[in-house]
Amino acid sequence: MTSSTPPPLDTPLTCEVLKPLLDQLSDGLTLCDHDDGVLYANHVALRLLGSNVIGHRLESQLIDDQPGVKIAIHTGMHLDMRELPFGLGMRAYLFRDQGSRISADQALARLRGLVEAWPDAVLFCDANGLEISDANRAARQLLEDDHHRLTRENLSVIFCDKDADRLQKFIRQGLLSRRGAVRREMLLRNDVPVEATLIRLDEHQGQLTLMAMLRDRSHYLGKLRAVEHKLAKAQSMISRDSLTGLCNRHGFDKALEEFIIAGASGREFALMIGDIDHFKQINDSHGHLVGDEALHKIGQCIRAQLRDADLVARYGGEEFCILVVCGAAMLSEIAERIRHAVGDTPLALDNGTLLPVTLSLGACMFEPGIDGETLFEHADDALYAAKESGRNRVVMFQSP
Ligand SMILES: Nc1nc2c(ncn2[C@@H]2O[C@H](COP(=O)(O)OP(=O)(O)OP(=O)(O)O)[C@@H](O)[C@H]2O)c(=O)[nH]1
Repeated sequence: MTSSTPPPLDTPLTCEVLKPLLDQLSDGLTLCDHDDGVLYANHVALRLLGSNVIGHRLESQLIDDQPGVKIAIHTGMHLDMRELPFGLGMRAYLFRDQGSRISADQALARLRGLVEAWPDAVLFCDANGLEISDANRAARQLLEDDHHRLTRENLSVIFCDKDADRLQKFIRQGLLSRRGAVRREMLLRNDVPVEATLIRLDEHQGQLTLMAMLRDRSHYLGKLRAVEHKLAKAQSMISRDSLTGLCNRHGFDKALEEFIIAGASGREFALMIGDIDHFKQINDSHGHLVGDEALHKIGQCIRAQLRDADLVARYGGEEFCILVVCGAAMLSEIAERIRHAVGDTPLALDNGTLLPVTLSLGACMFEPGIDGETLFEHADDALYAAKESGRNRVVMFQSP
């Protein structure tokens, strides 16, 4: 390298051969004099360093960042800077934008690859006509689109149309939303439940795009249903008597509260308490297991005399509480039906024995204004009277 004045760059050689060549470079290149005054900068260098770099000393255009990396004062870009051997009494410097190591095309290709491989379904559509322009692999799988018919379909037809108003509202909100995404639980046309997210993408060349992301929720909902099922089972076990399969005392107390609320709104119902007569003798003569079997069979027999809306509970021991939806005129008839069903035919035990049993019942109509405890006391008083007056009978509570 010589310290003499470098040849001007507008000689025929540099104009006709060197400059066009240097302008083809994808990196920025500057040619400087021995004092690093910029004599020439190719197109890329002008973009990276700023258009007025020629005539200035390079060091006045750059500040140090890390070793080998400079920041261009005018453009703020972070640049890799390298000196090249050049000759002709000049110094050559190569600049490369740190942030643009991949081209826009490469970036787009990467983005497309990412969307295609994304585990959630992604669809793009034109925001005006809602025509789908692109759908990734997960979208084609989720919507069972083996023949690539999804593109050109309308976005709204991929959803189940049971609730068209809700769907239209959702899409409208997606189009209007300027602050990120709108999200709803939706059902697809093939009945797959999804969490749908709509994102309005910025206008590109005057065109507004709507992006829909669909996350399959069937797995999640399946698990949720299994948990709900287990919970319901556990709940029912809490309220059920294991010996008879009927409601237990806990279940009865809850049901009574509900009957009282319905009664206050005008629903007629009654409470009966049935108690097996001389049950102790059954246990004593046949054993506890036979006693258990008898309790189970009597419980089923009582249940069979009633409708679905009625409730039978084993309240404790050999005592059954029965909530019957009926008016006063029917109460006695229903109570007698139960008494006859239990007492008229001996119980056929599993060991072949025929076991005669009878049932005493006390019954009381619900009257608006009385609470569950009072209703229970009244029915219990009537039961006591049935036992006292000889058993195997029905006694109606009479208000004093
Ligand atoms: N096998 C069996 N017996 C039970 C169960 N719960 C309570 N008992 C029995 O039921 C009997 C109830 O006897 P008591 O209260 O004297 O009444 P009862 O013999 O039916 O006489 P009355 O009700 O006056 O007609 C007792 O012997 C209890 O042990 C049970 O789950 N299984």
